[in-house]
Amino acid sequence: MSSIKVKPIKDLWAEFEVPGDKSISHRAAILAGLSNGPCQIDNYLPSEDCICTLNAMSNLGVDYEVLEAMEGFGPTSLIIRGKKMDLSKPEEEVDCGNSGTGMRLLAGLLAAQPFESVLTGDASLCSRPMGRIMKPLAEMGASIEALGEKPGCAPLRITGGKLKEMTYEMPVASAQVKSAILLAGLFTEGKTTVVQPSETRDHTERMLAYFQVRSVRDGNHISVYGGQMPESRDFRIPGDISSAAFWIVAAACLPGAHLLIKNVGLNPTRTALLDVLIRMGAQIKDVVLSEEYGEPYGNIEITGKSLHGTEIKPEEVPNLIDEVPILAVAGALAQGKMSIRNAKELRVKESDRISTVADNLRAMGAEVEEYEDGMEISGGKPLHGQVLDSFGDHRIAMAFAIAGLHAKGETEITNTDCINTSYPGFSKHLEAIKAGKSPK
Ligand SMILES: O=C(O)C1=C[C@@H](OP(=O)(O)O)[C@@H](O)[C@H](O)C1
Ligand SMILES: C=C(OP(=O)(O)O)C(=O)O
Repeated sequence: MSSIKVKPIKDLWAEFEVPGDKSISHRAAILAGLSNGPCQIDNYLPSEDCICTLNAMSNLGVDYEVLEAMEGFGPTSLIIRGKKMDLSKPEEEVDCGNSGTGMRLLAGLLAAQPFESVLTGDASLCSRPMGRIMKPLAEMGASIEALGEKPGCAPLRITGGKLKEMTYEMPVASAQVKSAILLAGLFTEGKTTVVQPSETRDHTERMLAYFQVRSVRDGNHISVYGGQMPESRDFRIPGDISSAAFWIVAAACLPGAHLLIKNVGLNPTRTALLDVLIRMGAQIKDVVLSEEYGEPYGNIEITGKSLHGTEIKPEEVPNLIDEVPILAVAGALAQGKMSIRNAKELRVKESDRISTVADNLRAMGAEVEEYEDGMEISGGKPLHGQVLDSFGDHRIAMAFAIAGLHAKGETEITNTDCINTSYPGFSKHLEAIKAGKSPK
C-alpha cells in the first residue's frame, strides 16, 4: 500500500495540463461504443474508474484500438468502434471498480438490453446507494435486483428488455441518475424526460447533442427521444477541473504563487469552485478557448493571495460536489468561517466525506463543526503535519496532500493507491511542484 509524504512549500510557480475529465471519459466510452462507426477519442482519462467503463463496453462487444497510452496506466488516445446500439451479453460480471458513475450509467444502458447481466464493484462501491437508479429503471420496465449485503446496494442483477418512456422527477440532484435514465431512454420508442431539482453537470446532454442525438432542455426538464443512434464522431476530452482543483487551491492560498492550468474543462456546471474561491479573495482568471467538441475548455490562471472564509450556497453544491474536500482545506487555511450545508450527498461518496474531511482537518489542528448535511470550519489556525488516512478515497488523499503543502512539519497520507481511480500521475505532478518545477 503506498503513501505520500509532503513538507511545506514556500513557492509555487507552474504551468501544466491535468489529465482528461473523468465524467466526460465515461460518457465518451459509452456513447462512442453505441454509435454507428469508429470514433477517435483523444485525451481519454486512463484512470482505474474509466478503464473499468472501457472494459465494460468491451465485455458488451465493443472493440477498441489503443493509439497512445500513459505508461503504467492505460489508453489516452483510442479508436472505439461503435456497435450500432447492438450490444452482446457479457460473459462475466461487469466490474465497475470504485466508480459510482460507471455503475450508474452502465445500469441505465444494461436496463435496456435483452439479456441478464450483473454489475459489481469494490467494497466502497458495493456500499453506495443504488436504489436511486433501480427505482426509475424499474418504472421503465427493467428488473433490477440488489444482491449486496447492504440493502439497495450492488452487486446488481439486471434483467433488461424493452423499456417504455417516462417522465421522472429526481428526488436528488444527481447527474449520474439523470444520465442513467437518458441512456435508457435512448432505447425506448418515445420521449423520456428527467426533471432535476437543480442544475447538475450536463455532460451527457452535451455529448448526446455532439453525437447528433436529439435531446431538449426546458429549464430543469431534460428529454431524449428514443430510437436514435449516436453518429460516430471524433472527440477530444478536456482536462479535468476536479483534478485541477487541487493545484488551484494549492496556489490560490499561497501569496505570491502563480499557476496556469491549460486546456481544462470550463463547463459552467463544473466551475462553482472558482466562484467560491473568488469570493474567498482568490485572484483567478479563466478564459474559454474553444467549445469545438461541445464542451467549453480553456485556461485558468491563479495568483496566490491570503484567503478569507465564505458560505457555500446551497445551489452551488451540486456544481462543486467533488471539490468539497479540497475547498474545506482552503477553508481551514483561510481566515474566518467557511460553511458548507445542503451537502448530505457527501456521506454516500467513496467515503463519508463529511466525516473523513472533518476527522483529518481536526487531526491537523483545525476547528470543524460537523452537521448531518455539511460542516463549518473556523479557519486560520495553523495546520500541523500528521499521519492521515485516505480512507480509500482518492479525493481525500489528494486534498490532504495539498493541506500538507501548507502545514507545519511533515504530513504523511497513507493508503494512496486510490488516487489512480481519478488522477493517474498525481504523485509525479506533486513531486514536480515540491521541486519548484512545472509538471510535464
Ligand atoms: O455524472 C457524473 O459524472 C458525476 C456526478 C456526481 O455524482 P452524483 O450524480 O451522484 O451527484 C459526481 O460526484 C461524480 O464524481 C461524477
Ligand atoms: C464521487 C466521485 O466519483 P464516482 O461517484 O464516480 O465514484 C468522485 O470522483 O469524487
